[in-house]
Amino acid sequence: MATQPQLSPQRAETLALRLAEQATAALIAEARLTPKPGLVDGRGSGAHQDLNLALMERSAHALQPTFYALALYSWLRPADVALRQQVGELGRSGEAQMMAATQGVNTHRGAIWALGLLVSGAAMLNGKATATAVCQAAAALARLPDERAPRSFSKGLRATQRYRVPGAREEAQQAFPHIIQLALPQLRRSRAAGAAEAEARIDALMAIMTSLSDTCVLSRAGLTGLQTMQQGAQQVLDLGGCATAAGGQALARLDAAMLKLNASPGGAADLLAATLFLDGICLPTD
Ligand SMILES: CC(C)(COP(=O)(O)OP(=O)(O)OC[C@H]1O[C@@H](n2cnc3c(N)ncnc32)[C@H](O)[C@@H]1O)[C@@H](O)C(=O)NCCC(=O)NCCS
Ligand SMILES: Nc1ncnc2c1ncn2[C@@H]1O[C@H](COP(=O)(O)OP(=O)(O)OP(=O)(O)O)[C@@H](O)[C@H]1O
Repeated sequence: MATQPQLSPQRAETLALRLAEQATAALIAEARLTPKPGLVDGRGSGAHQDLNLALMERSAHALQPTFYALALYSWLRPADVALRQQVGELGRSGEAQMMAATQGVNTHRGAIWALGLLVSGAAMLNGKATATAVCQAAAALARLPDERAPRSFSKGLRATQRYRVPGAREEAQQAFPHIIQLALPQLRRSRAAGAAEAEARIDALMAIMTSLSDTCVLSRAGLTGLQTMQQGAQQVLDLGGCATAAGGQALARLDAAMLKLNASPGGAADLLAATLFLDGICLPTD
């Protein structure tokens, strides 16, 4: 009798393990990438009082079982309300594991949301898809209602209402435009122009920062903070990216300006981690 190796449970476990390892690796690569304006990096805590690199790395490792479970449950499943609810439960349990690992500090809430949905999207497509297809599968899930989600207050929600801008939910529901239209193309352009890998990744972060309405920045530094972030990041790219002398100087100015405003682009950092994840796992045809 003919066997179907592609549909075996073993294939699901192997895929889930790979996706979970890559998601955790992407979080660690994002955290270590240096220098990032306002964010935790290899130099220190940026604009944060309660975060540091060791804590970010501990949190990333604590999330690997959550990513594994998300991939396993989502394998070859269609985007429907049942899967949405299961993914929501797993995401919330991941948040609880993060909080336990960090003694109550929010290291990765936004990252669990973005990467969790993308891990699910990749598993729904059996791990063989383009970045655009994975983002669309993730978006189909993010658009579905999760009736079991608690209606709780959050800083992100308050910022989206006060400033009438899209936040983390909308970015996912719109199939991650900042990754597909800005970060991945910039990563590839900077690599092709001869930038070192770390420089190309910083340029990809800049590309996200030119346009994201990052609710972390809005909550801490209002519209002034957001404008400083967007214009400063655009300047780095206009000067040829951080690999050029002038681009590197603009990056240092942006870092100083963000620290002065106590602003940290945590949402942009989440989307950079998600970009690195997709860059590592997806078929390279878009
Ligand atoms: C959607 C989430 C992120 C809550 O978002 P909300 O805007 O209400 O609040 P909160 O301030 O707690 O977190 C927002 C975080 O998103 C990131 N972020 C900020 N702005 C943006 C943006 N424009 N785009 C993307 N991410 C952003 C930042 O890291 C920020 O800290 C999430 O915590 C959630 O509701 N999870 C529910 C569990 C679930 O369904 N999970 C499924 C996938 S695992
Ligand atoms: N390298 C990084 N440095 C800082 N934040 C990051 C980094 N990478 C991702 N983030 C994201 O930034 C968010 C943390 O932001 P923030 O500290 O503003 O949250 P908060 O605890 O809700 O607010 P606050 O610290 O203002 O009380 C996390 O959800 C995380 O996903």
